[in-house]
Amino acid sequence: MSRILVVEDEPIIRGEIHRLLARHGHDVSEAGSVAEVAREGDLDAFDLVITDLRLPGALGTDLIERAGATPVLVMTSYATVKSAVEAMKMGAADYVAKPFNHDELLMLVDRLLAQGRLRRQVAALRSDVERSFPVSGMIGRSPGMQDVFARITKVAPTDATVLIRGESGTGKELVARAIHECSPRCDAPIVAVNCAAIPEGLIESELFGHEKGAFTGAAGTHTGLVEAAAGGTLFLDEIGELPAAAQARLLRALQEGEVRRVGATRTRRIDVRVIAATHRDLPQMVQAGQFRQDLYFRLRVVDILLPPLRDRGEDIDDLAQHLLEQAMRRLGKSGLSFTAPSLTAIHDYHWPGNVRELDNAIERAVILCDTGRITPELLALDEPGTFPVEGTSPSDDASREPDESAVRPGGETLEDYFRRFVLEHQDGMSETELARRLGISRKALWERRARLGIPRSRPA
Ligand SMILES: Nc1ncnc2c1ncn2[C@@H]1O[C@H](COP(=O)(O)OP(=O)(O)OP(=O)(O)O)[C@@H](O)[C@H]1O
Repeated sequence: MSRILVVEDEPIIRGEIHRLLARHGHDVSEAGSVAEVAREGDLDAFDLVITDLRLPGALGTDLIERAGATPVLVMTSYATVKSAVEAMKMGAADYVAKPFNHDELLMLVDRLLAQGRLRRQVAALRSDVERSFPVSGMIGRSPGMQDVFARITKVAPTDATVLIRGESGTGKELVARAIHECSPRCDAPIVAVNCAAIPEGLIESELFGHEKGAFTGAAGTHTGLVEAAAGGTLFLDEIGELPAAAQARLLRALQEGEVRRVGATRTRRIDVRVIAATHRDLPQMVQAGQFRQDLYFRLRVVDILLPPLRDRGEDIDDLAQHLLEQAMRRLGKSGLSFTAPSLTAIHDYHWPGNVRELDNAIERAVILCDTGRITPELLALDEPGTFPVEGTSPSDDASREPDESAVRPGGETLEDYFRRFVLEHQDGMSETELARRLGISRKALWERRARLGIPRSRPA
């Protein structure tokens, strides 16, 4: 049922319209003038306002602004059709000339109500998208992801070089594409290069191109990927794997804005924005002499750090639902949902492979599911501790998701190890880091603390 306000000073006409609309299932209110409308309160509460143009006191068009998003249909006599057109210019949704027949009015009302519903749906969708990010399918309400989105928004319109860091599968490529899509370069290509996938001997010529005869096998000239991205964005994934010679060439290209093909004598100007990503600890690689410090500084003009999935709190529910819907669409299925135990399993698992692992687990479950209910068995999450969490030393790996009964080398049970680790490190680490180092979720850390009676240290 739609709520409609009829503003008309002629009681007979007003009553007739009221009865007509009420017969068609609408909830109708009446007013005889603009002044009387004030009694009806907020016009947002109505789905449609139908008003006569000429009213005692003020014109019906005075209601247009007050109605805000609610459409206003203006009624006018033949003699004033010109002023009805004026009303349209002022923002009226439509007008109807008096005398009108019932069908004509009903058709108009139905159309305006349908348009209003559509507008509300679009507004709801837009706010949904804004809640995540205005780039297709990027989910994240957690503070860490909101920070990432804020950075994308700030950096996208500029030409600044961006370094995206984060564990495998945290969405680094998605962020790079989001920056490109929101940048003035969005109509030009984004060229994505996985530096780890190109054999070391070929990487320079792949990136920068080569001249005929530059090396054995260089039968013709070859345009490099940097040049192929001209006008657009070059996304260098796994930048930590770039060999030293290519690092030097890339640094020159970034500093000078020019590239020199392998075997060429002259340089070419390039207009490319560079975004790089890595799951490696680049500062540590710089210290170990494996990555050029000057290139590192040149790349990280803006730094974006993607939090691991296990640190994104409730985002995991939104993501699981989003990825389930995507997988159903891809695989032509519908109506599948998670059981409560599978949602708990998703929450408790530590997701070493992050969003990609979640996506794969859900896809597998959707393929295998015959009952409409996604159970933990269908998700088939790896035994906790099978894979180490990135950024921890191999000796830490044994501590992932402790099986309390297991005895570690040296006779210490995992329970003892857990207690000792927490007590030793809790003053110097946040709960998030503590949980991450132990390879468990923050919720699991909290539960295990409670079970083992380990107090949290008081803040100083
Ligand atoms: N915030 C997110 N919302 C929705 N989907 C996401 C999000 N983050 C990642 N994904 C999805 O997870 C998968 C992995 O993302 P992506 O390839 O961007 O990760 P990555 O960090 O670049 O991985 P790698 O380090 O292995 O290259 C993709 O399918 C991507 O669409």
